[in-house]
Order: sequence, then structure tokens, then C-alpha cells
Amino acid sequence: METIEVSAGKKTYPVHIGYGVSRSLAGILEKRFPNLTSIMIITDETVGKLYLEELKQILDKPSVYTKVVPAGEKAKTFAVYHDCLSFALEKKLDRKSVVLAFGGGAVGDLAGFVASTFMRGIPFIQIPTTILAHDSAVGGKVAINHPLGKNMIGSFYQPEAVIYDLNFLRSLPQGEVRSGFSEVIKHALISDRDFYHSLHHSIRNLEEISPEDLASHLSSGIKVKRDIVGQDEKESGVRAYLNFGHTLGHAIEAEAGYGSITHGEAVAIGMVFALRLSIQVHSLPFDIKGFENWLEELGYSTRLPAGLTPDRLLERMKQDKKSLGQKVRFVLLKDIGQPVIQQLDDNLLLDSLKTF
Ligand SMILES: NC(=O)c1ccc[n+]([C@@H]2O[C@H](COP(=O)([O-])OP(=O)(O)OC[C@H]3O[C@@H](n4cnc5c(N)ncnc54)[C@H](O)[C@@H]3O)[C@@H](O)[C@H]2O)c1
Ligand SMILES: O=C(O)C(=O)C[C@@H](O)[C@H](O)[C@H](O)COP(=O)(O)O
Ligand SMILES: [Zn+2]
Repeated sequence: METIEVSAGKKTYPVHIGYGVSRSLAGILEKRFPNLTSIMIITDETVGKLYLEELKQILDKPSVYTKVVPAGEKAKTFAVYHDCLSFALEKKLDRKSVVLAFGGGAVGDLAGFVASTFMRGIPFIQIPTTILAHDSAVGGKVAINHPLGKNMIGSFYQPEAVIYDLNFLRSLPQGEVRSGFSEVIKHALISDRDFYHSLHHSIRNLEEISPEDLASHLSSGIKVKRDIVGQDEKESGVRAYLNFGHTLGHAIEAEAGYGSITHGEAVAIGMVFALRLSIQVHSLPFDIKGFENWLEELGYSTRLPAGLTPDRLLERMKQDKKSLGQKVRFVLLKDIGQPVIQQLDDNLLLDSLKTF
């Protein structure tokens, strides 16, 4: 097991990562919350079926209530958010209660937003169960979607701890492995040439990553995130680098319909697009063809899904949270590990989308 300390704003919390770390949950709760009154687990239908009993046995406590929400992006809606708050009120949660976010990034984002707003904020713990959640469980961005844009309703609200038991990852379907790994690639591209090259050279098949290598890649990704969030909790500057690939990625998710393409697969397409722009605008020295071939070998699509038009995607990108005055701001790379944020002209974006 490894523990990575994350400092964000005034708060520092541990990320415990390793195979079997969830066994320490009861001890962590007792130590951190001596006056705990009740626990609300928020999980989704899939994770609930697979692992809820196991989690409850580890907790072995009275006053544990479970709210099961739909799997995937369907959880990140106003209706489900409302249901969770009603459930918390019905179960008489109070300010000494704790929310446990047990699932992937969708559950983590929803549960964190519930915790951040219930009684103006009660503590929560992230217990991530996907590869992607090495990213989503750390750093305190919590949100639900709006039909007009991804993660538009949310807050910055840090968890008390992240307990990342990699044993839960064993049941992930291949598409979710791929989705999650896209954020690992993102963390490598924005931070460190060696990290990126080690992924590129060693991974030819996502099904064949050894448990040790997986733990090491996830830990490296978390450290990239820790370093950035430690400098800029609320995205007034460098935190935007974590949005590499997301300007187009989020536009694709919203335009295609939330859940019709996974977050990571949309981000992979967004990264290819951002890298192509980086070559054009900053003469980024990068073998884009080699990168695209590698992604395709791993099963990613590197082009826009059918039916999405450049005009509509540009309109979506103008609604991105990084945009200012309807001017799209992109994260580009000057080199691997050297991200920059840059306003781009609408015509350049439209032309690039048309030929993408
Ligand atoms: N807050 C952040 O910083 C941040 C960062 C990245 C992504 N996100 C958000 O995270 C979400 C994507 O996260 P995700 O990919 O984890 O999605 P997810 O939570 O939707 O999980 C993906 C699918 O895998 C299933 N699943 C989860 N754990 C499983 C397991 N152990 N075994 C089998 N199936 C399992 C889920 O039921 C779901 O169907 C998006 O909404 C994205 O916007 C947030
Ligand atoms: O933590 C961040 O900051 C990120 O941008 C991480 C992203 O991977 C993640 O998808 C995040 O939810 C996007 O944030 P948003 O502010 O663009 O909604
Ligand atoms: Zn993301």
C-alpha cells in the first residue's frame, strides 16, 4: 500500500492506494470521526451488486444507509441529486454524518456534490472503483451535468480521504479500462516526457497490464494531479492543464448525449485534436501519427463520432468553463510536459474540426 498526501487549499488528506486497502476503512473512520452518527453510502447499481455487501461487512456499523443510483452519467442529473438529498433528510443525516462515494467518477462527482451542499457541507470519503477515478476521486471537483454542458453545476469540495482499493478494478469491462487509461495518458502528456514514453513503449494491450504496473501508473497519475491541485485548488491558473483534451472531449459528450461515449474515450479524441492544434500553433515536436496508431491499437477512436458537426461542437466549446467572453481557451502543449492555455480563433477551430 502507498499513501499519497494531497494538499488543496487549507486541507490535506491521504490517498491510500493498493490492493486490499479498503480493509482499513473502519479504522480510518473511527480515528477521523470519533463522534460519527451515521453513514450514507452512495453507489450505483452495478458497483452495488458487485461489492456493496463486502463494503458493509468491512464497515460493520449501525446507521449505515445506502442510496443506489443509476450507473454512469445517468447519476449526474438534477433528479438523482434531488433524490439523494431527500434520502439524506429522510434518514436524518446530520453534521456528524459522513457520505461514502462508492463507485466510479460519476458516483464520486454526484456524491461529492451531495456532501458539499447537504446542510452546507458534510464530510465525504471517496472509495473509487474505476481506473478513471484515479483522477476524479482526487482534487475535489464535484458536479452534476446540465443538458447545456458537462459538470456545469458543482463545487470545489475536497474529500476527507481517498481509499483506492485496486481489487475493485478486477471486474471493469474493457471499455471502462480504456476510458480510465485515457486520463493516465493525459497525466503523462501534461507532465513528463519519461512518464509518457514509458507508457507508449510498454503498453501494447490494455488487457495485459500487470497489477504492479497498473498500481504504478495510477500512482504516477495521482502524483501529477496532486502537484497541480496543490498549486491551484480552484483553477485560477495551472489547474486548467488537467483539462487537456477536455475542451473538445466535453463538447463531444454533451453533443452525442451523456453516456453515449465514455468520458475517457471522448477525452482521447480531444487529446488528438489538441495535439494537432499544438503542432500547428506551437510547432510541438511530436509524432502524432505514431500516437494515433498507438491509441487505435489500444482500441480508441481518434476521430469525431459520426453525426457531430463542427458548428455544433464549436458552440459547445464556447460554453466550456475555460471560455471567457465566448472565446474558446484551449490547453495546448509546447512540448510534452509543457502545457499552455491559449485563446483560439473561432475560424481556426472550425477549419480544424472540418478537416479532423
Ligand atoms: N471530478 C473530477 O476531477 C473528474 C475527473 C475525471 C472524470 N470525472 C467524471 O467522472 C465520470 C467518469 O468516471 P468513470 O469512468 O469512473 O465513470 P462511471 O462512474 O460512470 O463508471 C463507469 C461504468 O463502470 C461501472 N463500474 C464502476 N466500477 C466498476 C467495477 N469495479 N466493476 C465493474 N463495473 C464498474 C459503472 O457502474 C459505470 O457503468 C465522468 O462523469 C467525468 O466527467 C470527474
Ligand atoms: O481536476 C481537474 O481539474 C480536471 O480538469 C480533471 C478532468 O479530468 C475532469 O474530467 C474534470 O471533471 C473536468 O473538469 P471541468 O471543470 O472541465 O468540468
Ligand atoms: Zn476528465
